[in-house]
Amino acid sequence: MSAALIDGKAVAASLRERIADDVADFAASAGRVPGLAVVLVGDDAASAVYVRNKAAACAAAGIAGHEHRLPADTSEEALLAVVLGLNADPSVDGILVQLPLPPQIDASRILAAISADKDVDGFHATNAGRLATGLPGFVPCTPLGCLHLIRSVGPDLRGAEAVVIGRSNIVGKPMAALLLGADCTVTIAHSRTRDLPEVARRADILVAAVGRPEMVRGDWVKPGAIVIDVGINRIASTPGRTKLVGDVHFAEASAVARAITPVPGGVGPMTIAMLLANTLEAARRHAGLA
Ligand SMILES: Nc1nc(=O)c2c([nH]1)NC[C@@H]1CN(c3ccc(C(=O)N[C@@H](CCC(=O)O)C(=O)O)cc3)C=[N+]21
Ligand SMILES: [Mg+2]
Repeated sequence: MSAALIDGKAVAASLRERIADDVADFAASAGRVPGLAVVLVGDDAASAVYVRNKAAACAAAGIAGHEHRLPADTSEEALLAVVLGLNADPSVDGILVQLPLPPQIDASRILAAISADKDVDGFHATNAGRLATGLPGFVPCTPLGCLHLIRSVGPDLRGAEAVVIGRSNIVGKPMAALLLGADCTVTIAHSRTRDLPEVARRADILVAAVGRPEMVRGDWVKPGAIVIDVGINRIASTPGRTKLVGDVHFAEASAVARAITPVPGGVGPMTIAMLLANTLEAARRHAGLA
């Protein structure tokens, strides 16, 4: 391996310490702590783990976590009522409705109902539009965390060739908008892109967010590139066991790249750190301290 390891866990830990300090300063000025409501519908095991991690991270940062667990058969109207209640609750600065939602619920209707000024996930169309047009708003946590990691190894992004593989509203599109905002030349590639390896090989900064285990091979990576792996795929390893791998074939890519994020310990911990940062920012705005 020749690439430097981008230690997302360590970067996230130091960010979280700074956020905890800033939360304490906020509480001293505002006379209250920031509040984050996390809504989980159903009992998907992986979602339950993320929600627990978010609750622990809030507690460590001094943010009040309000957890709402609803049964898997919750109706869209009932979930909507919960969201509207949180919109109206002044102790709640940020609202996160854990995705995916069960099939009887139209996720886009729920996301549209979250007050844009409490949308710390940055999934509301108003915040997506603000990001697309360069206005201040909430930026989705995963791409925001990726940008931090990229800047930690390559602070000057002007004119760099960036290729984002994946076009989701949650990662690919906002990631491209952030890189464009940093003056990169940005390509969004996806499952219909012709000759994906060739396109990927152009990248000085390669972000993989497709959800396909180890799809990006070593010969897709330009020598010296920065590689950011957003994928979190649980695959079978030795009989009866599973392991987490990214969307990048780590062993191959790390022989070619200049710097690369691991899975786990790369982008995932940054997502949670950015959620705390967005929640603090929401609280500052609500308190008139932004
Ligand atoms: N409304 C909403 N907002 C989200 O931000 C959201 C969501 N729904 N649904 C699910 C995905 C997934 N997600 C992760 C957050 C942290 C890790 C994380 O910390 N991962 C660790 C550990 C992974 C593990 O051990 O399972 C790591 O990569 O090192 C992973 C995944 C947030 N999501
Ligand atoms: Mg201080």
